[in-house]
Amino acid sequence: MTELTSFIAGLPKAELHVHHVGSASPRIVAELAARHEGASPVPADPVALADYFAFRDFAHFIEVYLSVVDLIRDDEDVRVLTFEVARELARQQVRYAELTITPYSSVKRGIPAKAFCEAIEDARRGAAAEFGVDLRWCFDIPGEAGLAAAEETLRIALDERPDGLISFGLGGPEVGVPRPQFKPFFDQARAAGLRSVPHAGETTGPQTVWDALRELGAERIGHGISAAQDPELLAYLAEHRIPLEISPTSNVRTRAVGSIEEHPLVTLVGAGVPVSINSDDPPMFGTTLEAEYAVAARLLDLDERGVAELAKAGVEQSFLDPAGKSALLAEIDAYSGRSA
Ligand SMILES: O=c1[nH]cnc2c1ncn2[C@@H]1O[C@H](CO)[C@@H](O)[C@H]1O
Repeated sequence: MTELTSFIAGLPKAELHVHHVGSASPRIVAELAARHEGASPVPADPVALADYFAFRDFAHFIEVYLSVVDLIRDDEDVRVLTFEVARELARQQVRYAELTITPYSSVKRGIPAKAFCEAIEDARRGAAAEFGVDLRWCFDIPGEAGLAAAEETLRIALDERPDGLISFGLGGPEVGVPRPQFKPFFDQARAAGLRSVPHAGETTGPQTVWDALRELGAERIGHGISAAQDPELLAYLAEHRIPLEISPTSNVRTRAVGSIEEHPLVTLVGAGVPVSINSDDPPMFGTTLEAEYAVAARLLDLDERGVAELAKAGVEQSFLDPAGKSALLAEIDAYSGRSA
């Protein structure tokens, strides 16, 4: 381990963009597969699983993602998955995480919404007590499932309203899934006090990011990397302080970006756009949050101080309450002061 990687490992962090099912480690995938009978294309063996997680393109990634979603059959699976994801976050010194959860996919597969929400809330309480990690939920619409999914996701969010729910999102493919059609659902979610955090500009151009801002009232953008192609958009994001949730390895693994060297992070930061560093679907992309910080440090040529600033930016851009933010920012300062 280099000095910087060990600094990153100990650094208290916030994680703002990480998907629930996409965080299932090989051990959890094997455990889920073993819990139920039935054929699944998802291999339980870690080496075969790594091969299974080699994606030809974004559409293939979504197909594989949904095959892992299929492994989650009942509320106990949801409880185990969520609690184990929290364990891994805590191991990486994540103190606060906004986990993107897709209740629609599980409800459609037969888990009642109420039982689903109780399971994630049980895990949230357990994770706080056992690991000291504070979890919040972003309920996202799986874009490929269209307006029916939007309606159902909104209904679950508003009817169940689990304590940890803070935001409303939109994931999945962007090609053929225009953002503006989801405006009425985001309007209602925002009117009910949920924050707006759609994915946009991951696999399509800057117009999708404009749509997310103008039509969906986006307060942060998932990925948003194609903003780098539009100077006017970069200026807008910088001026209005709209952060982008960046996950460099994800973008390479889904082939949204050709290589890490071609990742637009440097352009985005150079334009003054606020960014946070996140892991997205870490085991599927063969990464961790720590590894993403190391990649960002390399791309942006950061030292310990710069990495600590990046961690603080994540906290500031989060939807944590002011007291929680101050405490976590102070913890980062204390850590980086000690390590300097
Ligand atoms: O990087 C990503 N971009 C978009 N959606 C993603 C990503 N990672 C996981 N999902 C998930 O894909 C599912 C199907 O729409 C959703 O559950 C979404 O949360």
